Amino acid sequence: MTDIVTHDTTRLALTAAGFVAYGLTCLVPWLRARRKRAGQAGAGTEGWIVAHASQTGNGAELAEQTAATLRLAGIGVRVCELSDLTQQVLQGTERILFVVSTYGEGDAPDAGAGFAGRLMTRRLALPHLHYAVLALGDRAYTQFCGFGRALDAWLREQGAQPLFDRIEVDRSSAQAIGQWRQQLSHLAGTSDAPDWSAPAFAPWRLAARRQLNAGSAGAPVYHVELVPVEGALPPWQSGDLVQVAAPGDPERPREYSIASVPADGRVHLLVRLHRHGDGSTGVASGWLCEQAKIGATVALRLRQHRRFRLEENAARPLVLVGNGSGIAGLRGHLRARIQAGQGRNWLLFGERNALHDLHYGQELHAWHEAGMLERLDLAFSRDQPERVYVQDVLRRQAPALAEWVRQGAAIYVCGSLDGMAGGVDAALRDIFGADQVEALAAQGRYRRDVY
Ligand SMILES: Cc1cc2nc3c(=O)[nH]c(=O)nc-3n(C[C@H](O)[C@H](O)[C@H](O)COP(=O)(O)O)c2cc1C
Repeated sequence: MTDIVTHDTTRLALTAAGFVAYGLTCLVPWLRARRKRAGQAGAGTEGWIVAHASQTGNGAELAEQTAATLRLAGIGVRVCELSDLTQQVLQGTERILFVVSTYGEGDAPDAGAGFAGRLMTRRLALPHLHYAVLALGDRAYTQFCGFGRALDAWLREQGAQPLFDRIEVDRSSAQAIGQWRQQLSHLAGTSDAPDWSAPAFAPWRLAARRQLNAGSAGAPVYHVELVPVEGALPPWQSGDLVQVAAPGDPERPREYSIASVPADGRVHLLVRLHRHGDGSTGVASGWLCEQAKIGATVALRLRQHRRFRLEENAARPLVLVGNGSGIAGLRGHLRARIQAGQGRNWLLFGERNALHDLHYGQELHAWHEAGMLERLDLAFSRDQPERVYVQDVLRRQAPALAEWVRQGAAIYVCGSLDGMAGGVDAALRDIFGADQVEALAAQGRYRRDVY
């Protein structure tokens, strides 16, 4: 034992160096492990993500309210669109709450299509991920909450662990949303969740109504004007929607695109009268188009439709594509553009017959002649032996369209999902290639309000 007690300075130095080297050999892996642990903890304490995929904004609004509830409990939260989530984010985050709606036949809304195509077709290891799904849908569709269910199933297959069972919301059911809120409060350990109630319906007055397509082979289409019963006109932007609660079915409000801008002083809607097989009219459209008298009170509320607003596209050339009652949302944008003195607008519109179905035709032609609607291309499907649709015109105009897009144009599509929206999307993919179409969508330069 005494052997190591020495006064030989060289031996002492060597021994000390040995201890230091040994210490370092032990310390370095320990430091590395500590840094790694700290890194992992960092990913976890960075906070939660609330990811939404929403077409007309219900889901986006609920995602914001979800985040507000968590923040109130002191939890750091980031809100993003589902398609902004990458593999790295999924693998580096411990808690994600998904708020997703369903479109088409059980499909993802546009804001989730990228995620579905890019990630849900693959296998990823996500055992560290704890998640919950709020699925929005409508039981009237066969694939009720189809996309929310598919997302939940995929996450489970990747080993992710649900914080609680998926909650399915039928047509904005307050009960199901209440259940989600309760689960959040439980997770966040708070009982003072902020009020989630949507803005109340306000009384508006039916100020004017006229049929736009008298003599049409199709169902009657009405132009409807509304003003608030009391107070000033609330603000909105072109692209936004209204919800109308008809007296016959106040629990299931109907959504319509706003066809005017605040400078018009009124909310304009374009409503197609629905007729069922037995001859009866649709509850909401029958009431708005026929039963309600001029001066009647209409329960209405405005809804922001962020995905279809002009926003940063206000300065770009605009290609507007639509059919039928889809002209409503496009007219809102045209009125906003003309008010702003921006004339680089191209409208491609399709209906059945030129004689009866060019809604707002006089106005459109006047804008065209005044140079505020640079191009106006019309497709009347039944005016010639072969059927011609707006997507056919789009294909025929491919070189001009490519030039507009090269000049920075954004493309807005409004109207029916069946036939038109799919046909237009296929035409765009043929003209530009799928990658460019997806890039345009990712830049917010390809936006759709389709139903
Ligand atoms: C054209 C269209 C197709 C739809 N398809 C479905 C569907 O297949 N399954 C479903 O549950 N809901 C479907 N819905 C209902 C929406 O998911 C529901 O209205 C939801 O609340 C919309 O939320 P969002 O505003 O966040 O997109 C569809 C709605 C529209 C307009």
